[in-house]
Amino acid sequence: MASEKLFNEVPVFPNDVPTIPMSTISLASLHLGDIDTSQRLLAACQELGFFLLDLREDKLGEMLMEIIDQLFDVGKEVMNLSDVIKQQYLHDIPRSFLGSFKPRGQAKIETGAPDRFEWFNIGQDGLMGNTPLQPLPPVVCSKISLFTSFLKHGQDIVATISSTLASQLSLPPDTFTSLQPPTKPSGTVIRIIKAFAFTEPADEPRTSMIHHTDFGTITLLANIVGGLQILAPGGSASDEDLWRWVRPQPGCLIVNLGDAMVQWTGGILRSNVHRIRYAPGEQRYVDRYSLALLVRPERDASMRSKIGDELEDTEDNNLSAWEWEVKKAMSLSRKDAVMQSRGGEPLTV
Ligand SMILES: O=C(O)CCC(=O)C(=O)O
Ligand SMILES: [Fe+2]
Repeated sequence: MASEKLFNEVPVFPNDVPTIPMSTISLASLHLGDIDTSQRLLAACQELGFFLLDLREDKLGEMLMEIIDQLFDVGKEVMNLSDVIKQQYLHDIPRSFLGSFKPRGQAKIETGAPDRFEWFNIGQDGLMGNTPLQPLPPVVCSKISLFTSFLKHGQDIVATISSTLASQLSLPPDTFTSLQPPTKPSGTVIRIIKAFAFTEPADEPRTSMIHHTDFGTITLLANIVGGLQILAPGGSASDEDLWRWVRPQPGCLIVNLGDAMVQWTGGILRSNVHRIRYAPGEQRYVDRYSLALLVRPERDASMRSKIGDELEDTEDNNLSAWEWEVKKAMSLSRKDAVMQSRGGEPLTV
């Protein structure tokens, strides 16, 4: 996450809203192979599917924090480009995943009202040279090495988390890392999100990005302004009393697991439902920027579970990551999939 400096530039996160308690995992301790930290990591990934990763006092972590601070500045510039420029780089799903911008209001929130955010996605494949670089606005081209550094450092951290989890689950340490190498084509993206400040008196505090689980393996998220909410495990998304705020912490990334980790672990690891709400308290009056690395399996990775039902011939067990993602996206667009948290089943191996 961003350093303390960027937190001092925005209104403080209020103390009178219900927040979710989250484990803080030290990256330095993970790098040292500390047993207690590794066990706490597994517990957090089973129980909530979210944790804070403390980057401080770790060489890689400190470098990443520096890059994130710089990317927040670039991110503001990118998200405040004129609509005329953004129109030239619109994402064009399903015809192509190569575009960059999603305009405000294109998706809906739970009430059917338009969303309140824009995003900009830049694919790992172009940055790593797996495919040609997607068309990008000049301000992004001039900072391409910063995006690539964020990607590479972020992927190193994802590899550390993945191998620690595999070892804790008594699997070979490379079980998950071998299925998501950055050098192979995948849907992995860096994402900048702008959720708009509350401006119109007629507007009401509401959802900016609808509740969802992430498709992929692991998401690294840098937040400064609040607004991210997590559904209490086991709860129903329509029960407003069960939503808890995440309090962003200087020096810490918010990390969450996606559905692919649930599938590979036969439901032991958890991917939890989350959403972006208006930022709480005085924070609602500022535009909220966030930065994420959303890691997906390589396109051809097998989605066969590594634990439990690996021998079963279930449909998902026989799919490649690409086929599995298309199936999920189609079921979401048909609205026959209920958006719910997955995983968190007891470990019996
Ligand atoms: O910006 C955030 O805090 C969350 C974004 C998110 O959940 C996503 O892009 O999947
Ligand atoms: Fe998400």
